[in-house]
Amino acid sequence: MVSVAVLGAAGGIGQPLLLLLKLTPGIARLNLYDIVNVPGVATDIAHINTNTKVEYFIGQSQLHAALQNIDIVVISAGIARKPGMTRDDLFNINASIIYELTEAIAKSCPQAHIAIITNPVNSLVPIVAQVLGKNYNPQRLYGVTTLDSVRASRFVRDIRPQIDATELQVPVIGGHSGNTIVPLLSLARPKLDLSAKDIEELVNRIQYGGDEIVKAKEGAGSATLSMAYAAAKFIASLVEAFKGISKVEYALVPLAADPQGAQYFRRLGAGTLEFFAVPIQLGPDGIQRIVPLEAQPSLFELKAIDIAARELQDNITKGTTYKS
Ligand SMILES: NC(=O)C1=CN([C@@H]2O[C@H](COP(=O)(O)OP(=O)(O)OC[C@H]3O[C@@H](n4cnc5c(N)ncnc54)[C@H](O)[C@@H]3O)[C@@H](O)[C@H]2O)C=CC1
Ligand SMILES: O=C([O-])CC(=O)C(=O)O
Repeated sequence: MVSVAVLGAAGGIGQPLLLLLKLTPGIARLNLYDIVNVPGVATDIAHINTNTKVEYFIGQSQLHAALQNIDIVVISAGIARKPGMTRDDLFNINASIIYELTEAIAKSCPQAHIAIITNPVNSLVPIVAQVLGKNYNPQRLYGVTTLDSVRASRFVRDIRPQIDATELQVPVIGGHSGNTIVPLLSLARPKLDLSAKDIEELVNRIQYGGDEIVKAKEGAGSATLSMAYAAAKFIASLVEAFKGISKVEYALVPLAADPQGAQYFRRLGAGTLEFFAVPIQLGPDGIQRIVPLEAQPSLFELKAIDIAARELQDNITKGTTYKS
């Protein structure tokens, strides 16, 4: 049975994510950590009659206690976008939060799997890798990009209502912001029959799906419910993988997790990047394998990968050169 800590538990993502994790089989313990409001959220969630034990921890003085004997740490702590902001505009505040939380993880549960939801994911995952130092295990670090493929399959259904959105798999690689998000519609399964115009419009909508929500929420934040769904899906796969039921998910991961598997994506356009969103086969120890694509992407997609890689390099450098 698995123990999960959610840092940022009382937030817009934290709350619905906890609801879904409380319903996820295989999670024995949920530790909720935040700097505000967490007692109420925890007490509420704890009344749901599944067997998962819920405990809360509030404020920095309880952070180490929150991380004791934890297998998976999910981080959604930090600020969210308002209209007119890019994810990169969140960097200064969120980088310092992630830095501090990772220092605590390195001391209290250095072997834990770490899933980063907080934006900008492209820059914060590299910060976590740096701060972990000698405890860094590239097979156990994930930037959560699941929402991009969740959106991709739903947006396809918006223009092809005969397709079952829950069955459609669209690979999305690269990173998690604007141009760095590279949906590979040509490799969707089942296969799609889309015009060049459909593809261009869908790719743009997937790349800027986050902005659609930020705009609609008019200053009250960004994706929370769809994000909670996406993160719960990713964590459920990880929990299954711990039991030996191998799962493939997409995440922004250190390519060092599987240097051999990474070669395929380096040739495809990731070049010398240290982090890239790729399909990962999850196993009991985390990333077992970086899985090559089923076929060569289209020319349009290969160009998008090149554009993504350039922008991603800047985002990664911003993270690796960050000092708190
Ligand atoms: N990876 C992805 O696909 C997505 C990422 N996000 C990102 O997730 C993050 C969280 O979003 P929301 O939950 O909507 O924000 P929110 O503002 O509703 O919640 C954030 C929570 O973090 C807590 N917090 C702040 N500083 C903390 C600290 N030092 N330690 C512990 N907790 C702390 C706050 O008290 C708050 O409860 C944002 O950075 C957002 O951009 C949002 C949607 C999708
Ligand atoms: O757009 C945002 O700021 C939140 C996010 O990452 C997303 O919804 O994909």
